[in-house]
This record gives sequence, structure tokens and C-alpha cells, in this order.
Amino acid sequence: MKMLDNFLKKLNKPVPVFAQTKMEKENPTDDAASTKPKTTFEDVAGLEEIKEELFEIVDFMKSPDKYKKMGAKIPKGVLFYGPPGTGKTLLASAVAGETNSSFFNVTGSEFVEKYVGVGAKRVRTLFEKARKEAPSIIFIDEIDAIGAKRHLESNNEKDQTLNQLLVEMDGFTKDSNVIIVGATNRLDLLDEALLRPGRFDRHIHIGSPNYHTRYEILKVHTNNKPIDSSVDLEVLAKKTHGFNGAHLSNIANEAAIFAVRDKSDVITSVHFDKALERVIAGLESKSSVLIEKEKKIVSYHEAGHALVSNLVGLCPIQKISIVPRGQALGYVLQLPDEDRYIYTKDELIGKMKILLAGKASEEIIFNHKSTGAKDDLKKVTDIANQMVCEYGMSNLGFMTIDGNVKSFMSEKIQKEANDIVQTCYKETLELLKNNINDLHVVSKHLFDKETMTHEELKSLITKECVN
Ligand SMILES: Nc1ncnc2c1ncn2[C@@H]1O[C@H](COP(=O)(O)OP(=O)(O)OP(=O)(O)O)[C@@H](O)[C@H]1O
Ligand SMILES: [Zn+2]
Repeated sequence: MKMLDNFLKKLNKPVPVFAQTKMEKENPTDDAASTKPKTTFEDVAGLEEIKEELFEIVDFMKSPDKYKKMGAKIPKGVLFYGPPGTGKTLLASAVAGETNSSFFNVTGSEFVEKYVGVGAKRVRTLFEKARKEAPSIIFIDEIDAIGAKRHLESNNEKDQTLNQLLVEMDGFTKDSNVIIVGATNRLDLLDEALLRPGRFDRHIHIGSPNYHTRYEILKVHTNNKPIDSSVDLEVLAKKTHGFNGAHLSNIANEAAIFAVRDKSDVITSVHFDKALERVIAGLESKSSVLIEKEKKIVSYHEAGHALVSNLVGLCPIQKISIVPRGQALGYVLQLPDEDRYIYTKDELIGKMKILLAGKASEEIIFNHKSTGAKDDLKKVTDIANQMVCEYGMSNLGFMTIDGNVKSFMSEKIQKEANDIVQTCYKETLELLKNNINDLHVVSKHLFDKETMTHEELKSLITKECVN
């Protein structure tokens, strides 16, 4: 579902953050200054599994001897990846706070942008300091600025800086007690050398917050503020679909500013509403009404996929979500077909129906065609073309069509493939119309809860599905 790309891009743009974390970045790399953050895991809302994973590192830093005695490998580098504003910096500073470590907060671009020829030297200085002040956490934000794949562009300065970073990481002795945390929005850009065992070998994905996490984040950012009983954080969490932690902390802060302006003793729901509108306006999107509408579209789109997948009985569903992830605004996770090499014609048609169901659902409910099904359509087109040209599953007969013959027959191929897709699409529309109540129920659940498991899907679809 890509139709909201622009909107989400705006949403992911950094917004001015008035309320900073307890720890502010000071004078980045010039003198590699460190701080001793007071941040703890309690300041990080939600993200329970991630915190659990980091506890191991905290424990190691607190009592390294316990691990050394057992000959356990020492973690050196952890890589956080995911969209901006989701708490990567906050988590890293919490690890430092929990272990009472010195925290070095630097940005990849600072090494390579300012002066030529100093990147490598800066890395060296940084690590020297970190060792001296150990236990230390070195946090390198935007690590892709120095760690991007080396063959993509030849940049001597960058290469030297990256090489120095690798040298420093390899040179860690058992006793150094320095952990490096890297952060990037794009794991795929990084040079493999960085990801090798003994370097950044732990990769932790930090995604956009779901409803529950948004609620927890709002709680964290309001618990030191005088909040009126009119404020319902659960409702606010529902209204802020697609927002990240930075946006939410911004809303809480803006609401406080509105309350001060009103000379009010407490922050009321009116202040929060105004704050929400202001943050949304800052994103250049029209209004919260628009956000609701788009959330509804994504809910019906994904519900369509899920329902038809259940109806055709292929690829069992693991999870359905409308929480944006990467480029996708929603997704249906299906169990992979275990080692399947052969598909029947019916199964291929079933697959196409599942793919077409998002678009079909949107058309039934909103009577529109949106750009959100672009990816789905591409996959459908591929399958239909393969059916015609590779598997002999069309009226053109049981033969493979390639090379010269293919260009010679291209019009016929197109017509055959198009017929297959059109028939599939019509049948998918029928399937959904015959199960329209289930479609409403499933998409309502998605709209409210944002994610759904296989069991929940089954329990929602009460009656026997009409095939
Ligand atoms: N899980 C969370 N709990 C509490 N606050 C959060 C959470 N996630 C984000 N925030 C708030 O959002 C702000 C921005 O988060 P942070 O700087 O850690 O994001 P980031 O992932 O490092 O973003 P970037 O990639 O843009 O550097 C934090 O100052 C914090 O107030
Ligand atoms: Zn889709």
C-alpha cells in the first residue's frame, strides 16, 4: 500500500523537538565529549522485547567477569535500524544510564563532512577517550554516512574513516568494556564488513510504534505534567496512527505550552487537541480527519487480503498489521510455503486473488481505485505472464514462449495474461461481496487494534465463509 507515501514521508520528517531527552548532545566530535546520562529503561515506553535483549548487554557491562569466566563472547557492536524518531538514541542513552557508563553521542556525517582528512583521526581519538573513560557506550547515529557499501561510490575520505572504525572495533581487547551502538534508517546500505561477527553482529529493528506503544509513550511524556481528567490518552493514541515517538513527545510538550498560554493550572483535552492539530499542520497534511480516512482505507485494503487468503485456503496468515513498516503502509504476514516447487493452476489463481483482494476491497467500499495496490499488481502481472509464457496455462497452449517468439507474440501474450487477471479480479470482487460482513468486521478490528493474529482472524469470522 504505497498511496500514502508522501504523507508518511512528511510524517517522518524530523519535527522541532522542544522536550529533549534528559541528555542533550554536547559538542559532538570535536573533542569527543562524553556525558553520564540519567536515562533508564523506564524512560523508554513499550519496546519490551528490545529492552529485554539489551538487558543482556547491560548485565555484561555491569559484571563482565561473570561472562569472562565462562569464556563467553563479548558483545562489541549493536545496530539499531528503522525509521527516524522511534527511540534509537533514547535506548542507547538508557543503556548508558543503566550501566552508569560514559556516553559518547556522535553522528556519522560529522566524521566525513567537516574537514577532509580528519575522519580517521577523529575515530581514533573517540575510541581512545572511550577506553579511558570505560565503561563507555559510543553511539554513532546515521552510521551509513561512514559505513555505506564501499563500491557504491568511491570516496577516499569515507573509506579511510570506515577502515579506521573497523580497525578500532577489531582492536578491542577483552577488558575494554566499550560497546558501540550504531543507528541507521537503512540497514541495506551498510558495508558487509561492518556487519561481520565481532563487529556489529547484533541487529535490532526498531519500528514505528503501534497503538499500545503510542499509548505508553504518551504516558511517559505526560507523567510529569499536570493533566486534567478530561484527557483520554487512549483516544489520543488512537488518533495518532502513523506518528512516531518524537511526534508524540512533541504533542505532549505543545499541549503544555498551550496550557501555559491559557494561564491554566492543568493541561486539558482542548490543549491536547490544539497540540495535535499543530503537529499535524507542521507535517503539511490537511487534518486529523484525513489521517482517519487514510487509516480506514489501509484497514479495508489489508482486511481484503487477509479475508481472501483465508477463503482460498493458501499460505496461512501469521499476522495482519496496519502499522507502517518501511515503504508499506500495512502488511499481511504469511507463513512461507515450505519448500514448494510445484504449484497447480488453481493455486496460482488463488495467489493472484489474495494479491488482488486489497484493491478489490477498496473498490467495493470506497468505489475508488488507488495507487496503494501498485506492488500487488506487479506481482499479479508476473504470475499471469509466467502462466502464459512458462507454464502453458493459457489458451495459447501447452508450450513455453521465449526469445524471438515472445516478442513476435507479445500482443497475444498480453491479451491472455490480461484475461486471466480480469477473471481473477471479478471473482475476487464476488468473493468479498459474498462475505461483506466479515470484511467490515475484520477491517473494523484492524482499524481499532492495528494488528491481528491468525487466531483473532479466525475468531472474528464467525459464520462459515461463503466460497
Ligand atoms: N519508546 C519511546 N518512549 C519514550 N519516548 C520516545 C520513544 N520513542 C521516541 N521517543 C521520543 O522521541 C524523541 C526522539 O527519539 P530518538 O531521538 O531516540 O529517535 P531516533 O530513533 O534516534 O531518531 P533519529 O533516527 O531521527 O535520530 C525522544 O526524545 C523521545 O522523547
Ligand atoms: Zn496490498
